[in-house]
Amino acid sequence: MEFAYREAIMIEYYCLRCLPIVNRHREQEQRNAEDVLFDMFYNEETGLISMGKFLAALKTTGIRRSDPRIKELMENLKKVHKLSNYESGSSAETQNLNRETFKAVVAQNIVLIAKAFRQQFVIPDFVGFVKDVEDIYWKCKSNTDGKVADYIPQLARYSPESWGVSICTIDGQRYSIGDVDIPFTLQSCSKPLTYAIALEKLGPNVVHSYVGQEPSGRNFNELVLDYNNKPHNPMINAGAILTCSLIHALIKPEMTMAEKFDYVMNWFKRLSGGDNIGFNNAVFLSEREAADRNYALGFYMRENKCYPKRTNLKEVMDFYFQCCSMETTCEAMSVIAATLANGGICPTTEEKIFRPEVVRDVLSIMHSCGTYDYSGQFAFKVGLPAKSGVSGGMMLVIPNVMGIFAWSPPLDQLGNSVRGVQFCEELVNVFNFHRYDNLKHATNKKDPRKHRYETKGLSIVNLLFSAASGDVTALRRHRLSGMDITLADYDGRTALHLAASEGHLDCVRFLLEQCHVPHNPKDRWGNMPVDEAENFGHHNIVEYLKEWAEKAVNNEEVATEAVVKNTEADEELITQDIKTGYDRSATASPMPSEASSSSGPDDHSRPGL
Ligand SMILES: NC(=O)CC[C@H](N)C(=O)O
Repeated sequence: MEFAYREAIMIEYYCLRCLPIVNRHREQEQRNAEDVLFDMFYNEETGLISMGKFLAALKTTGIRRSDPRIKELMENLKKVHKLSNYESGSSAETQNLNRETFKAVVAQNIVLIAKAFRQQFVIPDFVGFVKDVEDIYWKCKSNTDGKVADYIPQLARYSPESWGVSICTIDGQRYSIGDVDIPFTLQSCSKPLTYAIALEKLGPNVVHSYVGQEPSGRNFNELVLDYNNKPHNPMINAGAILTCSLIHALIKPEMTMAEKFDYVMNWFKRLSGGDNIGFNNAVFLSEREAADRNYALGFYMRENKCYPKRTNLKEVMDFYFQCCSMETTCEAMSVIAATLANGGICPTTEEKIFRPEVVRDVLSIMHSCGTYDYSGQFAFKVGLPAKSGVSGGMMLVIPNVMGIFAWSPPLDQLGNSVRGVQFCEELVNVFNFHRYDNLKHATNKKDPRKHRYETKGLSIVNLLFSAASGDVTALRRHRLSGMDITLADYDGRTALHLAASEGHLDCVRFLLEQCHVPHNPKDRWGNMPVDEAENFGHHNIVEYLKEWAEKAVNNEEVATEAVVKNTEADEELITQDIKTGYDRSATASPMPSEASSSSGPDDHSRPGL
């Protein structure tokens, strides 16, 4: 009850405070987002915008020209280029456009583009983030440990030098470095995907009546079942063969083998946003030839009645080898990983592929069983769901943030890509991506994400609320948590303003004596705390503040006017308000002046109110 009341007051306080700002925003922003973008990039001399420059700036936010979400923009550019017979030398993507043409060209994709330039993606400073990733990439490249798998000749032929990393965030920001276009077979990285299909279609109860959820603590192809006579989990060979039998016998029993192959490949393609998923027939044939252990597992499970009725084991085994032999690239796999990071919705196509509950289950098993016998250590050191494969792939999912795929063929003793594991470990040393990194207090790691509910925004509301209601204990807590007590809201109102105007002498004293906040900040109307106390008739506070000011002058401690900090987080709340009841004109808040500015993660651009 108390909480609801307090929330209500906070909301009312904020709404009242924000209302004029929101209105002003709307009045001032009759110009739409397209105009603001044009103003950001156009050349004052020619009055034209260089599309080359514009697209380059868009790329710094992580949006590529090939992104399906800006397909219309790219097509419009081609149309305009064709129609206007542009001067030779300029291509569709480098032509210069006037304001009206530019607006027409970008209009269909303006929501995404505006989001990009307002730094509203999950990784706002994408340039800064990928710079660190690049450093980690080069560090891992020099690691020459490990041995390329050679149980079949097609894998043995891969170069130990190959090393690529691709990233796709849940907002579809893309980055790739190294050998990201060389095709390789999925191998065990197909296991979480077939498991997800089974979960999506059958639900966890059915699936887990056939396969467990425990790490086996044994080799990935160990001839062993759990105490229920089930394979331990879907990430090891026995469990994956069993998952294939579920798709085969329970989900699509009526399909021919060829149709089942197409069925699974189609899922993989959709997960990758329509990217190129191929099939390597030579690998498939070799896998089938060199599969004594896998056949042994298959028969052992049949002996133990692990499969659903009507299972054709020979077909199931072929189906399993086919799934392992699907061919892909780092690039495509990073989108698949991002789809898992995004609760089953592909970030580039925005197609819903799996239900969020399915993805949660898949990630849970990846977390505990995804890297063979290294799973326990990986969960400890990296603290993120991952899946490795014998071809050198390492799929890493940072839930609600991004998917990463690292590929390098040399494997360690346990069968994980040496560079892949190193990359994951280095990554969480730099960024606070480990599941149990504390996001609020751990300061030794970088946090590149934008948090949807920025704690800073809420804490200033809390801080001001505490001061206004005379809660010294709460103020003390804010101070203990390391918060900047001099923070001001959009109107330049500080905790001291509010404590003074509400007549809370104990708060005023605490703020000045313990927190050493400046005694004379001016709000946007030029009022200082002492003026507030005077206006509201709190004479004891007026007296105290005047004495303090005299002392301050005498001590020459505070000579200059305090600097009032308008927090960006404050503005962010306002921007969120504006965006409620979203429409084109409502999205039209101003853009940062520099699209490519690589500010820090907390340094969100100020809307130019
Ligand atoms: N570790 C793996 O990637 C295993 C896949 C491999 N094709 C096998 O079944 O043996």
